[in-house]
Amino acid sequence: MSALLSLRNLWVEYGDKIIIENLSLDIEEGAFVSVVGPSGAGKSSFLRLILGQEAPARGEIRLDDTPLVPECGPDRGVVFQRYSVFPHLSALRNVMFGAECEEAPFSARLFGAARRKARDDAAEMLHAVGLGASMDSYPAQMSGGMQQRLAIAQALIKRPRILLLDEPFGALDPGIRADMHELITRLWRDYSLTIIMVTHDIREAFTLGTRVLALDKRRHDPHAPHRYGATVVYDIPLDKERSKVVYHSERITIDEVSNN
Ligand SMILES: Nc1ncnc2c1ncn2[C@@H]1O[C@H](COP(=O)(O)OP(=O)(O)OP(=O)(O)O)[C@@H](O)[C@H]1O
Repeated sequence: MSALLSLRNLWVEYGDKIIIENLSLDIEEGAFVSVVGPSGAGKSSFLRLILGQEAPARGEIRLDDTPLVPECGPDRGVVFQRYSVFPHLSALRNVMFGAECEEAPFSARLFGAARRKARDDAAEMLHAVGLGASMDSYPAQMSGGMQQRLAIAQALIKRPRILLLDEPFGALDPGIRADMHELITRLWRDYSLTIIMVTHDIREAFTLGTRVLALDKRRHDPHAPHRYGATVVYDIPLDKERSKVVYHSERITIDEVSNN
């Protein structure tokens, strides 16, 4: 069986800066892939490639064995660290907006049965992310965690198969993060998602993921920092034992885990 996503010999370059260099990997359907790496390694660029927001300078991405066109499609949803919700719309309207744009691209307004269906679907999704009691609230009336739940509902309403998360919980307090971890694990299972999540938190990477990818440069030129790009330096399949070691460690590095 071929992989859901297949990345072959990818290069990302901005002008004369090489950001990602010769990256190849396959991602199976249903995986929860955590992506870690130093700041500036190209983790967000990597997500933008899969989202279709950017085309690689060289190389190929295949989705279901078909070349990925460089444009965002309904099969891929994304949630960023900072809230991407519309401040002037209620929670319900924020989630309905996706369906309205898709079905009525010029007016973004639906009527009659189509509107009722969009409203019911949005309400169901808000319940699924724990915002059933806040459908009429506006983002300014919601906590950071609630706004991230709303952003997740907005992404999931289009029923993507792949959910891309760019440090989704990075701005949240630890207690709220734990709740969000539970939520995302549940949604991953309930909606049979494939998740690719960038995080700076190694513990989060290992406790949520079924696989951890570390992006970094293999070679450095001290006189020309962008001469070489990052690639996958570690690709660690996770089992419960490995995740437990990381969960119970005060401080741990990716080198220590991969040697474990
Ligand atoms: N559109 C762009 N034009 C030029 N350079 C860019 C562009 N987008 C990103 N870069 C550069 O590419 C490099 C990688 O950026 P990217 O945001 O992908 O890294 P990152 O690993 O996600 O970083 P962080 O962990 O700090 O968020 C950085 O040096 C950044 O300045």
